[in-house]
Amino acid sequence: MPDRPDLPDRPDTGPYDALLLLSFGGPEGPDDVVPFLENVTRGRGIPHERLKEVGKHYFLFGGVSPINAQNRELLDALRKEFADHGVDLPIHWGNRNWAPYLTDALREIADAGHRRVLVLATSAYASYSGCRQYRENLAASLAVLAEEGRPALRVDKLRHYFNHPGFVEPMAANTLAALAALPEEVRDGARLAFTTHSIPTASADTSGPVPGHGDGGAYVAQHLETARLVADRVREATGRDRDWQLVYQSRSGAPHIPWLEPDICDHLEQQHADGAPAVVMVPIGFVSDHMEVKYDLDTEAAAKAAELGLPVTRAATVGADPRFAAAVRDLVLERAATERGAAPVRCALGALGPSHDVCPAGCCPAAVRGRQQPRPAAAGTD
Ligand SMILES: CC1=C(CCC(=O)O)c2cc3nc(cc4[nH]c(cc5[nH]c(cc1n2)c(C)c5CCC(=O)O)c(CCC(=O)O)c4C)C(CCC(=O)O)=C3C
Ligand SMILES: [Fe+2]
Repeated sequence: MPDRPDLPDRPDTGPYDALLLLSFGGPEGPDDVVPFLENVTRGRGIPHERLKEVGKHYFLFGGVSPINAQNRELLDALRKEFADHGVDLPIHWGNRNWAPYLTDALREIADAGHRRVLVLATSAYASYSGCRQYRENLAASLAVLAEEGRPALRVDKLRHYFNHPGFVEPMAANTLAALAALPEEVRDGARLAFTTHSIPTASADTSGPVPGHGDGGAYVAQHLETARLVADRVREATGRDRDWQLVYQSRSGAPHIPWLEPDICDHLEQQHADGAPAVVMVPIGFVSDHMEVKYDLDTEAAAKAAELGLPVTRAATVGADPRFAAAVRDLVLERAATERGAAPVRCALGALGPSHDVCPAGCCPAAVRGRQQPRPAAAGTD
């Protein structure tokens, strides 16, 4: 993230009195795996076979997902970044699917006397899973607190940061490092495969604000933008124009439902057949090197590449990179200033511009599941 000399030291974070890191959560031991998967898939119609298969991925790593440790590192980096710049805002942490749970985090926040909370979700893009589902989780947890008679919290969510320089620049640096890790003779011709979580095409098409709904929706448009921004930086740094493509991973759900394609493994086969000397996998869809990265890319896709004899490396995600921590500080101060009625600088690279602060009505709807009523969502217009 570029220096922001315009950001004051000891800055005003009002009206907010807490930041909440909101994430997915993951198992921390073998006994956690099945209950974790039950939490993730409750009411989502994922085939039993797929669940057994995904359970195996976790057991291959001792039943431990790296995601919670990575979020603890991110918390440390954020607290250091805030302390170094006089940002006096406590940071709490809660997850959708595993301890520490979101409801407990919100209880902690309320009991500490905080009332206005800003939320950082560990997803940089618009989608039901990465945005509205977290807003639904917030609404459900706030309802529990209200039932318990706790004072009301007001919750806002930080805007999508896929095109923030503090997300793009470390991703580009990590891509250059992954290129450098390839054997020298294949480096110059290596292609870039930007990867993200596949989602049903019906969810992608309706992702983002309603007027932007279209083929692939905001989900695909935002990922293409991040991919292009990273590819531009890699071209500038290496002086070589190389082929790149956005591809998908971690598909679940029933086979007859269309999900975003191509899958990374099919893409590697295609690249090999096409004569690509090497491929760098760049997981722009994720904020840390959690299980979807460690298994789906480093284990499954890496095995496919080995079978093909195709050299591959994988770029690290932003994780707890200080540039990403600085981006969060920037986004927090920006939003606080906006809420106070100021017009702060809103950092964004590329052509899409800074994303909306408040999700408009109809943004990233849940897939229609029978006659089910839409679930209440917090931190947005509906
Ligand atoms: C867009 C998106 C992100 C990125 C944005 C964000 O980060 O939020 C993401 C992240 C993650 N997904 C994760 C794990 C899982 N996702 C599943 C299932 C699903 N993901 C979906 C989408 C996404 N998922 C969807 C549409 C489903 C189908 C069921 C449903 O509609 O909900 C399942 C069920 C089994 C299966 O894989 O089929 C698991 C275990 C973990 C934790 C990894 C760890 O433990 O380290 C993380 C960070
Ligand atoms: Fe997922």
